[in-house]
Amino acid sequence: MSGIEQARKVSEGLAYSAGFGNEHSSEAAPGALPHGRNSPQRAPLGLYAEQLSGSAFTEPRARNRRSWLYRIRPSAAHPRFVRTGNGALRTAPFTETAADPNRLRWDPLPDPAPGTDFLAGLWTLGGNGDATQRTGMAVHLYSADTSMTDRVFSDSDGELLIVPERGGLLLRTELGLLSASPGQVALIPRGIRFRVELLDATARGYVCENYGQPFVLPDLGPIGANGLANARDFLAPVAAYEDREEPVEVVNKFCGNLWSATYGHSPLDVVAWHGNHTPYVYDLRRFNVIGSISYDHPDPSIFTVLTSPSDTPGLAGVDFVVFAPRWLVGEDTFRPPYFHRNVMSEYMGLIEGAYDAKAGGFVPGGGSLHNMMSAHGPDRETFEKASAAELRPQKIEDGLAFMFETRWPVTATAQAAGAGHLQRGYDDVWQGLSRTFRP
Ligand SMILES: O=C(O)Cc1cc(O)ccc1O
Ligand SMILES: [Fe+2]
Repeated sequence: MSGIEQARKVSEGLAYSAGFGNEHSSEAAPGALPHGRNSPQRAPLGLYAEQLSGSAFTEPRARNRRSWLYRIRPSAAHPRFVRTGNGALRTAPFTETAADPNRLRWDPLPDPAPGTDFLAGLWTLGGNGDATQRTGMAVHLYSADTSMTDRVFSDSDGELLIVPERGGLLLRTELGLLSASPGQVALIPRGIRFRVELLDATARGYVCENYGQPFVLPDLGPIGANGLANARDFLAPVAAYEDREEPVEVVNKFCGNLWSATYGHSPLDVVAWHGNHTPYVYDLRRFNVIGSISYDHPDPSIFTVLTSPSDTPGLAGVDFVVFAPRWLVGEDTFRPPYFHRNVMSEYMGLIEGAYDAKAGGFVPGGGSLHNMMSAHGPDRETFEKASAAELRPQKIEDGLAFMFETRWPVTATAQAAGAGHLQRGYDDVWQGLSRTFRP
């Protein structure tokens, strides 16, 4: 069986534990999980007990995150980390270019060099904040054709929201296995080690690295107790461990640099765990899309899947927003996204199909950046069509787009600002919007 076939077989049989923010618990060997206490004098089955904190010990209960891991070896037993190349990964603060008020759009990343795995295939587009201050975010893309086999990755700088666009991924994490294919997203918390195996010959997608407060489900306010992304559709892994006594490279992203250490065993050796600092996979097709059933186009905050709050209520470090299939029924309404200038900065990507504000040029795997206050909205063709359209109920079916919307401008990396796949002439999509004023 090829590696891909093996990974697919594994991904088809996966079990999960449902519910965003739950206190999950699981054991891959009977009796491995202690009961009644977290840290018995001797943990069951000769395992080592270890706490992994995702929040300060003292944060309010509603925000407190930690998991207890019961593992073959304690994480502390590792050799020294040494600096290794950062490849095309960059980290906040982003200072390589001047933040750009222009509207920018990119085609997909070029194909990877043969032998590129997920980690080597990460390419940073830009971001904001400061990883050492735990504020802001980065937008990365990835393009890979090879599974990680004898190495694992962990990101001390932030959590990773992985948005596959092409090719499925099998994520082998310390807490167990998840599979994420296009249309699904995976969330890997800060500090959790994982390996990415490919379920298809190539893999491509987007990553939001969130340096700030961990993503949570948005409050629903008057929407009520249900709707948008429902908590029970977020799936955490169940414990699954590797008992591998062979060299495994652990690559740790720490304050912007990659550091490597070769362990004599796999650190994915957690036999049981419990807690709420856990990865999730979520199927965007489960999103309960809420919109106007009378008139006007609602602001896209109504499509928020996950939000990373800041200290100011309602002002997110980053929101993850999805434009999923939905009905448009607004009467006397310009139905596509309106022309606008937004104090927030918007990076958009496309998972499949088309996006209702753009007739062309915004393609799956590509992306656009509309920074703070930059004027954008429907391109000319979309505007003309939608202004003349007959307003019957209309289903937007063919497309899955998303947005990382952040309170701070996104500064591009030098590689993104100078990329061959940066579209020159993006401004032209708004040219020719003719004068129709008739006083
Ligand atoms: O710019 C975009 O396409 C994103 C967006 C969508 C929408 O429906 C309303 C506002 C907005 O910024
Ligand atoms: Fe916008």
